[in-house]
Amino acid sequence: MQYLIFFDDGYAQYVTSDGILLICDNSQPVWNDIYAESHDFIKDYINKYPSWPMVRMSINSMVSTEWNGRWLIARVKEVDCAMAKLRFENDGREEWIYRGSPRLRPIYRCTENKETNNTTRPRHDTAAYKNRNEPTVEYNKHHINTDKKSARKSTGGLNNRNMLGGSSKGQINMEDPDVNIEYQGTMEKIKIPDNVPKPKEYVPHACSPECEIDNKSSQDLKKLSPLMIPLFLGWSREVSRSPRHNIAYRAPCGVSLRDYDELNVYMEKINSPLSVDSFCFDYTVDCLAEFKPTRDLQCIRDISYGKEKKPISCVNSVDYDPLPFMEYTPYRIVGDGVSINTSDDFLACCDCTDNCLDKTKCACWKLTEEGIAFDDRLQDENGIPIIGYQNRRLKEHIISGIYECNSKCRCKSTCLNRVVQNGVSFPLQVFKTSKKGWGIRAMHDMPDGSFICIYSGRVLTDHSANEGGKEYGDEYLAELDFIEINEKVKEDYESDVSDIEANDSMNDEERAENRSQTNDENMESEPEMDSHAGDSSFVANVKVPDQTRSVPIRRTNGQKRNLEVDLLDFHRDEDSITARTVNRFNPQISPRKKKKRPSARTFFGTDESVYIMDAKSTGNLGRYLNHSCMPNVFVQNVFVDTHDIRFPLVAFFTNKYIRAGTELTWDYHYEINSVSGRTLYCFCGTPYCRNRLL
Ligand SMILES: C[S@@+](CC[C@H](N)C(=O)[O-])C[C@H]1O[C@@H](n2cnc3c(N)ncnc32)[C@H](O)[C@@H]1O
Repeated sequence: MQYLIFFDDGYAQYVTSDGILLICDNSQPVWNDIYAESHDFIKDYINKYPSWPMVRMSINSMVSTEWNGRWLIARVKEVDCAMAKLRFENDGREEWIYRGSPRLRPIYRCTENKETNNTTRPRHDTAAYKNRNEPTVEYNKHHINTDKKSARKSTGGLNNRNMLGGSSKGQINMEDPDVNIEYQGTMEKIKIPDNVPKPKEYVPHACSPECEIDNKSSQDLKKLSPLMIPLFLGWSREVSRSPRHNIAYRAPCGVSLRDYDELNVYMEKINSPLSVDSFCFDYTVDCLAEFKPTRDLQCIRDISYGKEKKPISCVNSVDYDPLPFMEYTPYRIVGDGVSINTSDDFLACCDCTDNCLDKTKCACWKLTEEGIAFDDRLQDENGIPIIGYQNRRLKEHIISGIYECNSKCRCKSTCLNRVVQNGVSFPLQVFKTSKKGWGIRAMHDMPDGSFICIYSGRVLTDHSANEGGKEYGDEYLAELDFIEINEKVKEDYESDVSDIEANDSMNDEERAENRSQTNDENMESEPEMDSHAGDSSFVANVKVPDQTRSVPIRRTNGQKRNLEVDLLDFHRDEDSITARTVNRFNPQISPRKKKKRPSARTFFGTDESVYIMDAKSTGNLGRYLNHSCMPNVFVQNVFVDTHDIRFPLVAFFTNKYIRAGTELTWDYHYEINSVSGRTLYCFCGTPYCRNRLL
């Protein structure tokens, strides 16, 4: 029972119905009644109502907010529906602000993007960059009811109670009959065959290649999860009885290995063909679990027909629709007008003989390390920088890309810096969902940081992708925007640093002067009082900074004066006070003068543009990964067969431990409103759903 009111002088506030008065008429258009400082915001807001984005905020999170023409860091103190109370870190000033105000940088960026983006397809961002600590922006879905076309499309979509997908809390109970049928199933335990020998009783010995036993052909292991393979080869995985549930592996020769370091040394000694990613020391991961869907109305054993190392099965538990045809390719295909040089001669390489265990000596690890100079997050819990894979798993997204060892390197196939090039290692399943088309799920438990697959298809030029997209649809297009994303990261890094430096370098006196200057500026720029602004009978109970500050106020006779007032008590003061400092919804930011650096793309030719991966008619399982606002998969650019920065492989990794049966989803990072006339609602069903994909 409260209304969100935008006041004509740049403030927003909730007001209950007894504070609302009907008016006879308003100016046409109504934004003509608004002070110039907020005119554009109100106009834009009304034109787009109710589809206006808001910043999702949680207490104590930080948001870059405009104040006096500069972006400053503010901390969220309180959130009240669409309003948030922010505290500016530089001077402690507090302000209630509308969460959709363009003075919040994430909203400002949406507006910026809208102006600069002229693509005709959704940006399916394969380098997946998000500014550090940047809060997310959400859209509301309510206008489905007001938009006839959308209402028809989405009537069933709003009831998404059971669609938990891959959210972290969304480890759904697959046996719950209330869960949508496509997610229902049982968890079975794979049995280790009786003929697999148990590890020997340990007797002291020097481990050597003799310690490895070979009792199975590789064919028998093909359908298994990599975590099952050692258990089928005479290893055992033991849980300690201590409350910490430590995991240790016992090798066939009886040696017990308690962590990855011990394991890596042992594998080198026995020259094992097994790689370290067949092992997992995380107690929560059940290496023998397998998901079985409750119902399969349609079933394919392997949609890759042997082209992947592991079978990619397909089931439809929802209806009898078959999987639409697509030519399966585990590799990228070079389209017309595109040339990728994959000759060895253009690859840097290493000469390691220790499986690239020592990262400081490996030339390929160093290539990865060179790129992370702009990424100060990448440290482990001991403050040691993370450089790419850790035991063949990836725990952090590396924006500047990963350079794997390649065909020219001296290291073996079990090297710790070879992951994506080994192909799919976990058996996965394509399955029909009720609201998102086909999706992918894990059939077995997958540890945090596991490689899933790449996004392969036909590499097209920007021009042919646009032409094809218009004709055949654009939902399987992905931009190879590694160059653009990295250049943006560097630019943002520099601008973030300069904001903070500008802030920090001001001393108290300068800050005070800055504040008083602002007040003077406000006075000078304050427009003449409109007749309605002089109505002394209405003084709003505005949530404003609870500090005593010097503000220019206006008296009914129209004279400007500077008075010390407690703004919280503002509405209780004498009748004569009728107006407050004019605030603004639109930020005062003058467009940043960007340092003009030529894009690396221009070095490849004058009409070079971003290349596109199109998985519409030719592709792999990567095309079935649906979007989620709370994804359990992230995308990583990886260089294997070429170091040409225009053509990274687009690889997917899990960002958490994934239980068998869970849908795998990534965040498409589409830009909402980037394609005019297209709205796509999101049915990821997670608690942090932004409601829209496009
Ligand atoms: C790359 S495809 C994903 C595979 C697709 N579901 C299929 O059946 O082939 C992207 C399309 O899937 C659908 N989709 C993916 N995630 C979705 C979500 N969270 N909500 C609604 N639709 C989604 C949308 O139609 C989108 O254009």
